[in-house]
Amino acid sequence: MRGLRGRADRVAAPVRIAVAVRRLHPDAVLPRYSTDGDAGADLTSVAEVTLRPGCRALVPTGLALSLPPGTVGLVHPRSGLAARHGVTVVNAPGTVDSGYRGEVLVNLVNLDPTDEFTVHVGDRIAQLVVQEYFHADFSEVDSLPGSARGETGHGSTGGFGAAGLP
Ligand SMILES: O=c1ccn([C@H]2C[C@H](O)[C@@H](COP(=O)(O)OP(=O)(O)OP(=O)(O)O)O2)c(=O)[nH]1
Repeated sequence: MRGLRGRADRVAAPVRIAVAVRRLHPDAVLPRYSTDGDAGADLTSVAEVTLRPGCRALVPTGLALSLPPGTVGLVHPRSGLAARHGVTVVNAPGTVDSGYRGEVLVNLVNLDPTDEFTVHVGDRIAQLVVQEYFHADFSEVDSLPGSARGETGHGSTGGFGAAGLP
């Protein structure tokens, strides 16, 4: 808990951490925050890829990273691409493990029902959010502590039809 309180103390500015980046392709662009307040650093394509409606592709960034132990890179969609073209990340958010040394790939899908979409070299296709994470020590128990929510979920607080759900 001490660590969590420490984080609350430093909300005014993001913590800066060094991340080594290897360029695997001459057109690769290092991840970049567009403005100071951005959580995600833009990831850029090194390939031209055309996505037909409903199709997906692993789009290369030409970059390999060494994220510090205890951190993870999460590959999030760009809202502009999603809103304007229906193009998003299939496995959002993609997980780039700190131990991963391969090329960061973005699994883009074109959800537009009619229009194809072409990614060009240098296009910003996704954003990488670097976060800390915990490792849980999972231990089996016979019963769990009580909570306000209990076992309810899947729309139990209302707002959507619950037909067919427990
Ligand atoms: O959007 C993504 C998601 C993952 N990766 C890379 C980094 C990550 O560390 C590795 C494995 O990802 P993940 O653990 O999600 O894949 P998996 O399907 O569980 O494969 P594995 O069995 O290799 O863990 O693939 C990417 O380049 N982009």
